[in-house]
Amino acid sequence: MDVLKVKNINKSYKNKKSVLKDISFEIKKGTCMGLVGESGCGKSTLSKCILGMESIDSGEILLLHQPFNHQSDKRPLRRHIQAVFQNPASSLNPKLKIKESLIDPFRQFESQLNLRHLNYQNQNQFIRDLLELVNLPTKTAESYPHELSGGQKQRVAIARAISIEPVLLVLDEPTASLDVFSQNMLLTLFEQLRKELELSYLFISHDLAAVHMISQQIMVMKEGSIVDSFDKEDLLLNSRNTYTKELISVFED
Ligand SMILES: Nc1ncnc2c1ncn2[C@@H]1O[C@H](COP(=O)(O)OP(=O)(O)OP(=O)(O)O)[C@@H](O)[C@H]1O
Repeated sequence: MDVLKVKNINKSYKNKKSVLKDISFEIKKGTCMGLVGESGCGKSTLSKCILGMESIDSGEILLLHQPFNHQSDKRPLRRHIQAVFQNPASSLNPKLKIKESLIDPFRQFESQLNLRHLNYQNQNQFIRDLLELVNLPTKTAESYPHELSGGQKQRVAIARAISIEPVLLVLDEPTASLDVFSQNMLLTLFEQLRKELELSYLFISHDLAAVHMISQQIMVMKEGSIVDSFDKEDLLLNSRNTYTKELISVFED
């Protein structure tokens, strides 16, 4: 079953040339779709359109087979799509303890939730379970964001995003601000959570190696167009687009 279907979308910003050009793809339940491309090619614009944060000029975005875009009423579907961005500090309120940030999405969507993997009995236990899922110690609950490292903050942001069991997580350069060691730990965590919670991801990065590590399918974007898309196993086939081959040569260096 596809959780997200993007059909022929186009987008331009005011007074600008086309930023997204006839983009189409699907993401199947429980899989990771990687999107790779150089800076400025339109990756973040695409993620914002999918999250309903930016309008599209034409085309269609379907989340769980229902229209989901800037103009549609997003409330009934909002809990099914969550995001983790590059800068974890921006998604955590500096004045709130981690436990308060963690429980916030659950409280917001409580009446619509029918959790299948997580189990809510009481707030303290729920927070402990979430922290354990992202491999953080229980005592993290009492900390403030400034007391945590970048990698720890990103784990909290991930715990927040998965706390309401969305079907799709948009991961927009989630490891870009971290050192290589923390990056690898997070990629492993994403892989583990995808399997445990049957999550689907759109994983956006300029780093082909990271995309290749956790994606089942990969799309390559250049100047607003998807120029290549393939199964992970087919990355090194000779039939790859010339631009993909250029990215691979950087990846192999
Ligand atoms: N709010 C905006 N208004 C006008 N132009 C924008 C806006 N946001 C992005 N752009 C332009 O759209 C193009 C695509 O930008 P976008 O941020 O989507 O690329 P990206 O691939 O995510 O880049 P990066 O990897 O550097 O984040 C760029 O030319 C950028 O200058």
